Amino acid sequence: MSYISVDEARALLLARISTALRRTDTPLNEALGRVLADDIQAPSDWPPFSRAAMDGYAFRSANTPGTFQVVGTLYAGAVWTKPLMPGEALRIMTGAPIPEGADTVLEQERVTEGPVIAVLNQVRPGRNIMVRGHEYRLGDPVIPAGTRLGPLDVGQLAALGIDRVPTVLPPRVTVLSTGDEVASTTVRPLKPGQIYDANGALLAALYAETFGCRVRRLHVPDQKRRLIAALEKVAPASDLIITTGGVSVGAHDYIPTLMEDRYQRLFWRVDMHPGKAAAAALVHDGTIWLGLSGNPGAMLTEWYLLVAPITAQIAGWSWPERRVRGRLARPYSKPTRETRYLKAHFRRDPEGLWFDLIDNQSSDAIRSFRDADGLVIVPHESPALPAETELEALVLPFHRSRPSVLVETD
Ligand SMILES: Nc1nc2c(c(=O)[nH]1)N[C@H]1C(S)=C(S)[C@@H](COP(=O)(O)OP(=O)(O)OC[C@H]3O[C@@H](n4cnc5c(N)ncnc54)[C@H](O)[C@@H]3O)O[C@H]1N2
Ligand code: MOO
Repeated sequence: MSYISVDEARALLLARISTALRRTDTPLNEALGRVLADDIQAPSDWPPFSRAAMDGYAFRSANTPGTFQVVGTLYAGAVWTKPLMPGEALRIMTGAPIPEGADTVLEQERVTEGPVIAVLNQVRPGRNIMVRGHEYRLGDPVIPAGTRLGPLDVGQLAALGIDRVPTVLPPRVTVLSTGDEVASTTVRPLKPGQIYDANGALLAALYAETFGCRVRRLHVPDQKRRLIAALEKVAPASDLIITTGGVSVGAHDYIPTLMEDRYQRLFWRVDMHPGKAAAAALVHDGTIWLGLSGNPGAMLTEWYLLVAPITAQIAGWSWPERRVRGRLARPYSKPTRETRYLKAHFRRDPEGLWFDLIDNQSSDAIRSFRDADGLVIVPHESPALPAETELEALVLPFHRSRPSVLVETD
């Protein structure tokens, strides 16, 4: 049985993705989680005018100490049009523009209020003034292209009055959960032999969390003609079609041959365990079809190693794969044919980073992934490994399931 490496499989997929990003113009209130398609520059100075940082009195610092005639009151949102003369002060509220002729603001707590105020000490220029352009000058870079917009970016853009942003169209992903035994979580009770569709929900959640997009989900029974019909229906509106199940060598596992006979198969079988049955093909004019394993643990490994990086490329960013080196805390007794990706806790002590392998590595388990910090990589053709063997591991992003809030149980 021949395998291609994970790197080769990725390269075959990446080569099929157009580097020309599909761009769109997105209203700011829908931009959270989108990837910026162009650099954003400040369209004006920010703040756009120098303004009072405190409620108090604006005047000329050169005339301090001294007394000032209060000539009026300026609220935020209004403008004082006459220049202030020496010896004049303006009562000013936080956020109101500094009038011409004033260069400082003294908090109201520091003077006795009245028609004339006495300022007893020297006041430095610029006190309590938020100067025009202190954060951005017109044309300054604000957010670079390729940034996935977070809440602070959205707030920043709003501050600058940017109401629409150029973004990359999110990937259009369709998930087809295949298998006669696979049932929707609404089915109750399950018939003997049935199993709930974990993969569809898992993939939908991974896409929502990672790429901020909704996937389309369908269930397809183990009938070739039903799968073909589903593929051809969804392909025109999909960048990626992900099927789960049916990629192994069972009597119903017709996906690899269907990929070869009817579509342009890119690969079948990758040097990774779990997940070695992964397959990929092109459907019609360029939709990529990824055939992932039915076992959720294998499917997740394939998603992290192959699918997430290529989805990121479609979405306009590069997948941040983090690797660390550490040592096995205990021996690993299985000789390895394909490269293994073993779920592990990471633990640091004064001697360095240790990998504690999780006992249950079964490829149908989601729980072991939920407990893991990362995947320890055992290279192919490795013999049994003694404790303290140094290995590399992939750090799993974002999802280790641990309580993050205290829940009262009594
Ligand atoms: N003779 C051989 N048998 C198998 C081999 C092999 O090399 N020779 N490979 C094994 C490996 S490794 C895996 S992994 C599986 C891959 O099987 P498929 O990808 O073809 O998937 P299925 O057979 O359809 O399902 C496997 C397993 O997963 C359950 N499943 C399917 N879909 C879902 C879903 N949406 N949610 C939850 N669970 C699902 C399904 O009921 C099966 O139990 O093949 C081995 N066999
Ligand atoms: O695809 Mo299977 O999970 O390699 O174990």
